[in-house]
Amino acid sequence: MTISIWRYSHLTLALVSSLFLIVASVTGIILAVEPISHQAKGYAVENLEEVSLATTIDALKNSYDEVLGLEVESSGFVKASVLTMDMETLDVYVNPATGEQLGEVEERPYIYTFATNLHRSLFLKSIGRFFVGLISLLLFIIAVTGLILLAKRQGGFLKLFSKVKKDYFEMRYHVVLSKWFFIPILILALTGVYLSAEKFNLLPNTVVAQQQFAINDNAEVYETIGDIPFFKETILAEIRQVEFPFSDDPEEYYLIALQNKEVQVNQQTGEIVSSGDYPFVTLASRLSLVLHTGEGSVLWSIILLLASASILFFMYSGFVMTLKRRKKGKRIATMPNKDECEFVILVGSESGTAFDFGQRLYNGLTKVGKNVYLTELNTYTTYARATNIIVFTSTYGEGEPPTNARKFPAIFSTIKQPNTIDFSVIGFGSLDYPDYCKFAIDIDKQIADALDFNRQLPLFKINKADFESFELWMIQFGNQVGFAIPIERPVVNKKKYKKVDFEVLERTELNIDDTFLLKLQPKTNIEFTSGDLLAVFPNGDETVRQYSIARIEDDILLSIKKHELGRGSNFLFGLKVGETIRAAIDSNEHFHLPKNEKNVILISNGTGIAPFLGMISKNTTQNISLFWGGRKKASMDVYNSILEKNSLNYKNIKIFSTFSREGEKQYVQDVIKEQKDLVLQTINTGGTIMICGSLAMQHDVLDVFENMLQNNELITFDAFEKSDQLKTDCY
Ligand SMILES: Cc1cc2nc3c(=O)[nH]c(=O)nc-3n(C[C@H](O)[C@H](O)[C@H](O)COP(=O)(O)O)c2cc1C
Repeated sequence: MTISIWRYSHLTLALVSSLFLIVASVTGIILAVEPISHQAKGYAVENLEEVSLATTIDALKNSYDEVLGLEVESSGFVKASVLTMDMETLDVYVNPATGEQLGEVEERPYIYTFATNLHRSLFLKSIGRFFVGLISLLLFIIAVTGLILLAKRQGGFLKLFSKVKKDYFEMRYHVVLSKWFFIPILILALTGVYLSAEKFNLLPNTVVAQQQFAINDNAEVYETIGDIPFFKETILAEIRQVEFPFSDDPEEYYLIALQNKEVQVNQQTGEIVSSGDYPFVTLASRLSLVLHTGEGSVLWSIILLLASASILFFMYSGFVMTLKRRKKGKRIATMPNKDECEFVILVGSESGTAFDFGQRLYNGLTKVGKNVYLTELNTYTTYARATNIIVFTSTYGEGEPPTNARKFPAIFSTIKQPNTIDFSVIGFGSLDYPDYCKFAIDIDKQIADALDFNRQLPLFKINKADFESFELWMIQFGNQVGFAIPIERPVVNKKKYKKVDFEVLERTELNIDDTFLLKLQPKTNIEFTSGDLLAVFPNGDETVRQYSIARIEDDILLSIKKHELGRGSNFLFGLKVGETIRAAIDSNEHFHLPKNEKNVILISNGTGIAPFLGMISKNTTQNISLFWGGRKKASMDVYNSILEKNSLNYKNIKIFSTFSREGEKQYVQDVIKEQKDLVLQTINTGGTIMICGSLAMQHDVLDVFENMLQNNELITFDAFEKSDQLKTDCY
């Protein structure tokens, strides 16, 4: 079944039952506190296995005028109903070995009685009980559909407990908490249904059938209870309740409820007069009650408390997730006639990301006066005037299509377009999943194999909705169609930065590539390392530009390319030595030099070398090979003092530089190809590869790695790309 059927069932049931679930969860939290505070009184008897019933009866009879009954609670407390010298009945907790009173049984606090009534019946008697039972059943179904969604998200039931993919707070903790609390919630729901069914007499009869035994007239009569074998041999751990005989008359028996049966015992001979086993339903009811209330176990009560609280969080986070999904999936109100449009955008999107990107392309093309038709992949049909079809689709599960694309592969082969059409496919996915953009790959192949289609661009994959990658594709697409397409950037929530003062220590002149170095010294004691980012605010407002940091001793070195209209680069280039600026460190942990890795390869082009200048200046003993690509030899001059100092002084640091406009005219990926052995050895021994610079360079380098690893036995390219061995920070 498709993911959205599970999602809609999960969501609809949650919505229908939400009010009741809120009441049940809040009262559940309150009620879970009761067993915890009860246990905290500290009357629990540790050694119930070592105290015989005879000892307790004896001790109670010696301590009180009359004893009416005895109960061993699942909390381990022993409660006795006694008659005091003033002829008053009193319920007390006792030490079963000595009869000593530990405390009086107090009246149940009103808050718990109130919460119990609300929790069980919403103060609506039978109707309320019915609703509560129904809501428990819905909670059970919500938990099961949630589990199926969780399994789909994690890539199968076997991977339920594997690491949770990173996402926004509500989504991430909806998943994390559902992993932790799925079982307790399922138990709460099932026992809730069971207890309601019991109240409505929907379960089989639970009367204990007593079997009477023949009375042995010759049975030995004992003087004291302590001599009677039955009472000597029965330990308190086996007992639930004891009703004492009213008088010494041998016809009056002890009525004893054991864990699994009820017996009547002669008070003088200890003979069992009758016995009846509890039916299975009674035992199941008792277990349900204990599991549902947490009675007798502090640990289980805490788990139930957290599980009830987690239901409230699930409702909140589920609501936020739905809102986000809806917001992303807002449809375009008026769509032109499909047969009048030259551009057709086909979208396969489950949670709105691919749709959002498709809509941006739609808006951009419409803005430049093109007739554009946007629709779901499932509604694919003929388009009389179409010259371009662009497919935006995500992937789910194990390469499954999103719901609104699932019919496409079958429909596609049945439709013949009136004209030959250029096509491009963009896949939306996440590298956290094994089948990265699999559905887009399949569609791309299917369309490419069709006779009435011409490939316009190779399949383009976008990881985690990365907008910069999309912009890169837009440039290529603009080149193909021959005009620029304005694309609106999504609004991103602004981050709060902790700004501090930095003094300008040094600024070089521009080199032949308009690149310069800027050395800054923090005026306060702050933590930072190479690979972190410096957030600069060139307009004096919250508009931010970020630059990769090299930490050289205690200073920050930035390598910046000055763009003619670049606000950030012009602002920084305009700074004078001795001047102070306010900026902030933006920690970029995923791009720090790993401390314990023996072999590291650093790959960069242009100003992407910045963090690596700091990494090689750390006096590390790690084997570091730095690859750098620039335009000309002179491009490297600004970095030479740092590069030479380290490569000449330290044998463990090797530098490979390459120039695209001079000498052999090579790009950095060409030198990497030449150093295949070094690269393979580093990858195969678990070493780290870090890439910093342009995205285009990153793609070319990854293509080289993909080739190199084709027949590699130790690690495949796919596994390497997803592993922590590869760290990238490209733009
Ligand atoms: C349950 C679930 C399963 C996913 N499975 C895959 C997958 O197998 N391959 C993949 O590349 N991405 C997978 N993703 C990531 C989505 O494809 C990615 O987030 C995409 O941007 C969503 O686009 P949409 O909102 O348009 O559906 C999965 C995401 C979720 C929530």
